[in-house]
Amino acid sequence: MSRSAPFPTSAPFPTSGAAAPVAVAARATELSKVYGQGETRVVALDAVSVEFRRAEFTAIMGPSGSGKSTLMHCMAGLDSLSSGSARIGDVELASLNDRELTRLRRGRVGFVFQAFNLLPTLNAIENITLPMDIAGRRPDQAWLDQIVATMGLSARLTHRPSQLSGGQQQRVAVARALASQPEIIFADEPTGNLDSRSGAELLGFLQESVPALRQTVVMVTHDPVAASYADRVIFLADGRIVDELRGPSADAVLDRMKAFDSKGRTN
Ligand SMILES: Nc1ncnc2c1ncn2[C@@H]1O[C@H](COP(=O)(O)OP(=O)(O)OP(=O)(O)O)[C@@H](O)[C@H]1O
Repeated sequence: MSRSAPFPTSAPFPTSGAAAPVAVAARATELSKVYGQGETRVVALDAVSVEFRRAEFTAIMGPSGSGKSTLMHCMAGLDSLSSGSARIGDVELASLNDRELTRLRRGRVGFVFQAFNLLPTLNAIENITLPMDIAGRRPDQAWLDQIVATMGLSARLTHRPSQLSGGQQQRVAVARALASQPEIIFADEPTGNLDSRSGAELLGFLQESVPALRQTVVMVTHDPVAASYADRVIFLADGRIVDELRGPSADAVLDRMKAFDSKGRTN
């Protein structure tokens, strides 16, 4: 499938650098998360260690209940850890108090959720710049213009969410995540509510942002086709990382998932 690049090819950073050191945008080390206790105790994450490299697009897959959302929430500072470590850049999340965590999330992390989480009373551009407004940061106008244009939202900026289609609303949500140029974007089933064409457009946009902007993207998905847009896929089962695939095709992802399913049935 050929997709046109939404970003200029003259990226502000080198798009590949054999000699460039590998920078890690986020890292989990022996991360465990336990919910409840006694009979209701659930080990959602069991000593997970994983790196998310800068300018890499990672998909997280695995059966329902395998810990995908928990991993993302712990990495994004939305949930506390039971043990181990989660870092964004060099910052150990457990060392931050609530205020510092909030500041880190606002300044350094972008989110795209399945529910678009747009404020109904704000129009599109107000929603896009809201996190920066809250953080007291002035948006880079040229950058904002570029995102808005490439997302095809120029004619929709004064529309409120209720006046936009689902695909348009999700593009506003992605524009909002990209606008502050966060170190890492966490996306939870970002195409879950979209038709396949809107979903493909959105994934193409996220994919292009990786080399063009050196954006780091981590996406939870159930969909092998969505996962195939990523540079690598990690597979979770029972709170552990059980496999990883680089340069995934949808078929390869599907085969891997089928293999887990059949193991699950025979074990
Ligand atoms: N707040 C919570 N309280 C108790 N248990 C929880 C909580 N959140 C998650 N869990 C449990 O932790 C485990 C992992 O859940 P998680 O939502 O991370 O899985 P998932 O892979 O994202 O699932 P799905 O694909 O269905 O969204 C599950 O057994 C779940 O029931």
